[in-house]
Amino acid sequence: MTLPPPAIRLEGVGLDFGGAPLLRDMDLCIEAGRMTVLLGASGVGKTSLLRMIAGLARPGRGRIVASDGQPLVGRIGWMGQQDLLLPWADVVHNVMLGARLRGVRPEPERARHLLGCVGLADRTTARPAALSGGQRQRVALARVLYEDRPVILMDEPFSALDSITRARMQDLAGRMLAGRTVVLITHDPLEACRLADTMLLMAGLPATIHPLDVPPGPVPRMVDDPAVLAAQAGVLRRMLAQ
Ligand SMILES: Nc1ncnc2c1ncn2[C@@H]1O[C@H](COP(=O)(O)OP(=O)(O)OP(=O)(O)O)[C@@H](O)[C@H]1O
Repeated sequence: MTLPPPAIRLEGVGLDFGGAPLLRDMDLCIEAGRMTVLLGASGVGKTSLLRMIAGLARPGRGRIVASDGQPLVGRIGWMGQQDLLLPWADVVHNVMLGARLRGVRPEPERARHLLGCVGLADRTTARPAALSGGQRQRVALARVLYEDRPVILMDEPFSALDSITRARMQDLAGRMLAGRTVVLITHDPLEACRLADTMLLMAGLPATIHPLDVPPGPVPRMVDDPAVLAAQAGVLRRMLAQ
């Protein structure tokens, strides 16, 4: 990373679909170098918000800017529910895909190092079809880390995984993404309470943002931490009350 991770400011952001406002006059500051977790009912607009931050969609009104005044373009990594690995490329070449697409010299040693960090040192020559869902998501995480972007946007990246693999991925992501500006969308209150420095609930139409209490302690928090479990129950209550 060349510049330190920026905060991201949404200023008066509005978005309409089919003539109805999904977001209206939304102001929000996403903290620099911290993990912000976004929760909310299906269809409230979480992915639309993330896509606008990523520059994949334009706000109908308002603007989204980095706190350092520099463009966000080229500083964002994306990780979604689908790993989008190329089936014909082996694991190490999937990790270096971005370099290949940009015409930049790939760095296989760095890719292998990152695969070691995510626990796949012995699978570098495997094809995606030979991997489990959890292993594939670890490759996707290594690919995001290879890109070394200061801002990482994650749209339900672990939701398709079984609960044990999901807990392991949360540990890994919490450790490996520390210090970056991360926005994570999840429907899982436990995941939110384990990973969030800041927790936000998106609700209503047009949607508004409500901060939620975060349990104490550094990320990733333990799955059986009583404060995490109590916060999880509180988050679920808030979501049920929406
Ligand atoms: N390109 C589009 N054109 C029209 N409507 C859209 C478009 N993208 C999203 N929508 C609508 O906007 C609303 C919010 O969608 P969005 O995917 O942002 O919600 P979400 O909170 O991420 O939902 P989920 O949790 O189910 O993924 C939905 O009603 C959806 O149908």
